Amino acid sequence: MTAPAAGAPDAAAVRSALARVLDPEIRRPITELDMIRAVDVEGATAQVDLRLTIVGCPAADRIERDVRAAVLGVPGIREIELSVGVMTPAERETLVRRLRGTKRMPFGPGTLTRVIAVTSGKGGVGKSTVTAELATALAARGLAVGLVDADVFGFSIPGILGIPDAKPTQVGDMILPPIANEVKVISIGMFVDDRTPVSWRGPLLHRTMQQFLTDVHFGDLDVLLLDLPPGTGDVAITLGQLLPNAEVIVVTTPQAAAADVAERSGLLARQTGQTVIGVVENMSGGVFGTGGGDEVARRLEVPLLARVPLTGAVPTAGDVGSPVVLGDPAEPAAAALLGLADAVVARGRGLAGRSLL
Ligand SMILES: Nc1ncnc2c1ncn2[C@@H]1O[C@H](COP(=O)(O)OP(=O)(O)OP(=O)(O)O)[C@@H](O)[C@H]1O
Repeated sequence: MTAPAAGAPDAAAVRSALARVLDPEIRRPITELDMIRAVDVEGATAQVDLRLTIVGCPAADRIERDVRAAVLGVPGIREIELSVGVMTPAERETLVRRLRGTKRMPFGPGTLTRVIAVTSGKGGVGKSTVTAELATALAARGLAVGLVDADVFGFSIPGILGIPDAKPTQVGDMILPPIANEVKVISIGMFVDDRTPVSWRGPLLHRTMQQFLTDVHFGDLDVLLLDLPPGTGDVAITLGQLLPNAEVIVVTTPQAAAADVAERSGLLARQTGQTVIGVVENMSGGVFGTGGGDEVARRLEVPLLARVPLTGAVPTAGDVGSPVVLGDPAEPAAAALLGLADAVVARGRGLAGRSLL
């Protein structure tokens, strides 16, 4: 390499431009991920040696494009010679170890992430919808949000968020969650073929949940939301054990019968040490009337956080994978769900300074 003339671009300038290119899945600068093996500058030409994490990396095109744009944006650089390779297994191993850190269970007691599990007494009350909408609304407020679809019997989250066919990228044994509306999402639905109903029993469910919470690389999150299966089954108990620090939101419909089973889900959460922070009455108004949410909130002695009306906008949004909270904020369900996000954020502020252990 020849010494650059005064004012001419050098490798350091190119590197600092590359430090602004993020890996779209890991969301960290590619320079930090050791994806840049070498940078050289000859006159107005930059030679960059890029190493992708895996062969057939789905984000390869985007990374390449971003690298080219960043390098050509350096004053004085007019050309880029980009060679693209793949990390060796040893390099990948080092990266995975570094990203993971030493923590085995990043979301257990002591975590700085707020963990919020959403539960319901029975299926079909709109729990997955409320969870996906809440995640999207919190991410839209600038929070780093992860969502674990733990509803093993009805994994509907990817569809509601518009990524029905997304698959996580695997780097070594680390799993990178797909991202929808700025929410990092992982679902059992992403690991089974042809959407066969999952009939796993306790131990396998326990291991799967543990793996979701440890092997999925969510990075630093402000909030991790969990969509639990309805009722008081194995997954709820497992997550109660793994995440006694979790806060819990109970979703119910306005009917009295739904209120009974919803209360039971809240009580189970409480038995495992989790904190029930409130109730959401969904599908409020219309044929169902109102009142179930107030009743559950009264029995659990927690606030009613939101009353989400029954509207056509919600199923339509779910079908096209575009949450209502990103549409017209005056639409009644959107307004209620945005209000729910506000209530959740406000409660978080109230917890500032609490002991995290
Ligand atoms: N507020 C609402 N107004 C109208 N339809 C709604 C509302 N909330 C949810 N729905 C619709 O109800 C159906 C069930 O919702 P969802 O899948 O979220 O329920 P769930 O409680 O998660 O069910 P399961 O636990 O069985 O997966 C969906 O078609 C959804 O679009």
